[in-house]
Amino acid sequence: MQPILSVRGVSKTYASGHRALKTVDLEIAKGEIFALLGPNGAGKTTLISIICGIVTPSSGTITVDGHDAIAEPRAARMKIGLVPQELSVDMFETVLATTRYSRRLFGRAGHDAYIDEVLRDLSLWDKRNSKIMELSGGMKRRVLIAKALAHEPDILFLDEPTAGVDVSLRRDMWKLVKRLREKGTTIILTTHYIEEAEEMADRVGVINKGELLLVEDKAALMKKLGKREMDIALVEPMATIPAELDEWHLTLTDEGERLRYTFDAQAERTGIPSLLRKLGELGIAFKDLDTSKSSLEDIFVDLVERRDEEQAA
Ligand SMILES: Nc1ncnc2c1ncn2[C@@H]1O[C@H](COP(=O)(O)OP(=O)(O)OP(=O)(O)O)[C@@H](O)[C@H]1O
Repeated sequence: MQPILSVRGVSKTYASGHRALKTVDLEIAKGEIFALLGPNGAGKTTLISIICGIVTPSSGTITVDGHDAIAEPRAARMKIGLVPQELSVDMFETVLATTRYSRRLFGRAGHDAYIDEVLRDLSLWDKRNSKIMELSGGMKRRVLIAKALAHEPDILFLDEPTAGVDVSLRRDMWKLVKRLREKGTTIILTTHYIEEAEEMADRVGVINKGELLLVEDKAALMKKLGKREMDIALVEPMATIPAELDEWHLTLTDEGERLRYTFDAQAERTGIPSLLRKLGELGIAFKDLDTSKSSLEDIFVDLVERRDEEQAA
């Protein structure tokens, strides 16, 4: 993988003494969509702010397309467009003027044709002479993206792009992000929404309490999503699983009250009929069967809880 962005050993302790980021290592490939998924306060904005040169890290290095973000902050920042969470625009300006202004801030010359293209791509062209305060919430978000793209960055950061946005707008935003990627922009987004990571990302990173718990291809995560669990509620609790059941790799839960079987829902043979037959042969009676699908949400909750338990131990 040829990384366009490398984050190595980056940590952050704020002046308050709060350790917002433990040691984070992350590489982003050119042209990918990477979703950083985590609950409130996980450290997502802190990490983005460090990469964008807004917050100074306590340790570590960041390289943006070959430029060291600390030694060459301007060159590194030039490669990056940042769409912040908060609306930070002059409400009395027009869409066109504010986007051009963002371009000039980076010392880029006019090149109106590029700005026009960005506004067209974002469906803002018809509104180019409207004042920002006259726009709907969704359109205002598009203006933030236009401003972030105005200086022709290679990497676009979207901090919670759809927080507080309704479902149809969220889908619009997803389409738009995919279109930007088709044009060659590398996209890193933060989100609380697992559905959003599932829908958009090529890879997903899960962050909690300043720690990057997992970075995985979405396809690999989806494979885990294909796993299903069947819980068998037993009439009589069981102390150990009989050897005759070894081939199903069962686990005992609820202090022996339940047997859990994990199977691949997409497989031709799930192994369920043979398992139930074997239970009958062994005289193991059960009162209920319950199947559930493990989702990215389960994986996420499981990861976060496991890590919390480890830390408490
Ligand atoms: N300037 C600051 N000084 C002290 N603590 C801070 C500062 N900025 C953020 N924090 C703390 O660092 C932690 C991580 O915050 P951060 O904003 O990076 O999280 P986040 O994952 O982006 O959360 P959210 O999803 O709510 O935006 C939080 O506990 C936050 O209160």
